[in-house]
Amino acid sequence: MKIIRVPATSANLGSGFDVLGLALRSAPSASQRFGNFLELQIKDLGQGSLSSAPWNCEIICHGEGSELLSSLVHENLVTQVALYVLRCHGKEAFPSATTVTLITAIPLSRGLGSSAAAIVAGVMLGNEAGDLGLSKERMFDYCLMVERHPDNIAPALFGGFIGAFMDIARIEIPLSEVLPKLSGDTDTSLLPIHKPPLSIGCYHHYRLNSDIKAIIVVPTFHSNTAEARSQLPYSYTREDVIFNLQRCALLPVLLGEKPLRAAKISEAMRDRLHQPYRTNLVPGLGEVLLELRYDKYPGLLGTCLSGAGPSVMALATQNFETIAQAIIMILSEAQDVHYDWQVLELDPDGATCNDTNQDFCHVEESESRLVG
Ligand SMILES: Nc1ncnc2c1ncn2[C@@H]1O[C@H](COP(=O)(O)OP(=O)(O)O)[C@@H](O)[C@H]1O
Ligand SMILES: N[C@@H](CCOP(=O)(O)O)C(=O)O
Repeated sequence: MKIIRVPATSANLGSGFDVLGLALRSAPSASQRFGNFLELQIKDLGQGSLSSAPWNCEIICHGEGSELLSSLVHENLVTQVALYVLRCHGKEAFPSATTVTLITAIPLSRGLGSSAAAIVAGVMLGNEAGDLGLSKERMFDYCLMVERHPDNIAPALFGGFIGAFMDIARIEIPLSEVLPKLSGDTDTSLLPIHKPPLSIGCYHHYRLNSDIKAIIVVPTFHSNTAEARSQLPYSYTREDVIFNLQRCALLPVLLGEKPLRAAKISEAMRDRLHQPYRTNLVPGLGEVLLELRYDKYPGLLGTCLSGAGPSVMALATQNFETIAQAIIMILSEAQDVHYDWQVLELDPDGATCNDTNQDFCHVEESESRLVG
């Protein structure tokens, strides 16, 4: 059996809209209230008997929000992406009798990169199923053909604190052509295939001061990234663009310094390109950004929306519980829903794929491992 694991991510960090992202994992000894990685357990790649399942693959979904995910191979994002990768290599199906157990532990549609994790996992699954031997660099190209946000994809795949951009190759090819809508009996061999050009993405790992932890506050409600992007204007004033560029250029350097300069970091995380337009989707966000000031909370470096929201992230070096509770208090006053929080740290490894001799983890065991 093989196990693919992909971490949660938090994109943007305020001013780094569509550029910066962190891969996240549980901090030791921090209590775990929600999961922070996606796991695929893959059985019988090519060793099973002939399968009657469409594309030779069965998918079983478990974990938080799994009832929202399709168990049909041609509809589930992970297997759709894997099929895309296989088709790019002349293979129209999985090896016979492949079973994929998918454990979603990253809260869905909360700004923690669940879709990026699904895409990265799908590319790795295609790589394993087709025995393709793709490097992570090449997998990055495949991921970017499906997802236009390198700020989530790059940290999910490579781990760490990353800045990334992509060229326009993917943007010119609509997603509907990369991942065409399939039905159970579509003859995929008749469909066009858009293999990614080489090196369509570029990324850089920054150093993150190891004292920095991410406090993530997650509300119960969902916010779809596409909808959160539709709130954004098509054009911006020169002042607003300059405001973000200046801060985004310095933020990665400031976050790697020792000692950390909280005043500068908190200023460098300020944003005018996306957060102001998303406050209506996250009641209380505006107040959090104004009131959670580094000079009121020792250890606090800055606050921002995590990805497209609705989760909120604070970067801090101490006082995690106080800071989390202060954020929750403000958000709850604006909207009376439940908020979970936890302290995460940088995941340096990103996506991994390992062989294991163990048979399937029992899902209950696995889930309790994930959600604590
Ligand atoms: N493990 C998964 N398997 C299949 N699809 C997934 C998985 N995780 C996320 N997705 C897809 O991604 C969508 C959420 O993506 P999005 O709105 O971008 O939110 P997020 O901020 O969590 O990435 C889900 O509704 C689902 O369609
Ligand atoms: N830069 C993107 C990031 C979306 O992240 P997600 O985790 O919410 O999918 C954006 O801000 O739209």
